[in-house]
Amino acid sequence: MASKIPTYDVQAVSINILISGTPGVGKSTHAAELASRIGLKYININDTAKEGDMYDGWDSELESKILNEDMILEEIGLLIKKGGCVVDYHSCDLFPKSWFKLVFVLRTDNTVLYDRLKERGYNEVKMKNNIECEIFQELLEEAREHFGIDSVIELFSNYVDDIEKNLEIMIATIKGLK
Ligand SMILES: Nc1ncnc2c1ncn2[C@@H]1O[C@H](COP(=O)(O)OP(=O)(O)O)[C@@H](O)[C@H]1O
Repeated sequence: MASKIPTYDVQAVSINILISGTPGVGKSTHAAELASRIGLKYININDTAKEGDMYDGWDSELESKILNEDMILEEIGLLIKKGGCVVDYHSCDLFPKSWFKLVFVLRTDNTVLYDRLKERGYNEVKMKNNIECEIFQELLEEAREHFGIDSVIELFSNYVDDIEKNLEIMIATIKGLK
């Protein structure tokens, strides 16, 4: 059966796109699929850090490694210069403003997010911090402040059906910007 998924001229997407949002909202799910559908290079910052051991220490409260941001920026800077990247990271103000013309911030209702993070085995502190981050829409505000309100699009990622709808909006927006 022929695929219903539209294909696009992959050469044409030269801008870089950031997908941000609290851990668990669906950044990786959306970013990987977006990249494969329109031929973007998918860059997951946490994976990049892991592969290159780009850390500055250990946060014992959050039970997570602290990223060496300079190393990360140097590592992906060349790819960003070439264009056509979709970057997946929860925060955004470490990136130079000029890198991204378009930022999607995914949002998830607290109860749904709670279940997703619990399934990941997050400890109580990490859980509380992330749920509060989502309640106070900290990452949406950070993105709007850093990149400007016109560059930031908020999308909801609660249900499986949202993924397809969001991807359609993302692709239409990218095509509109080219
Ligand atoms: N819109 C959605 N509806 C249902 N489940 C989702 C949705 N988005 C993500 N998920 C699921 O939630 C979990 C976290 O998604 P993930 O993409 O890893 O989030 P993030 O990259 O933001 O941490 C995964 O198990 C994923 O399958």
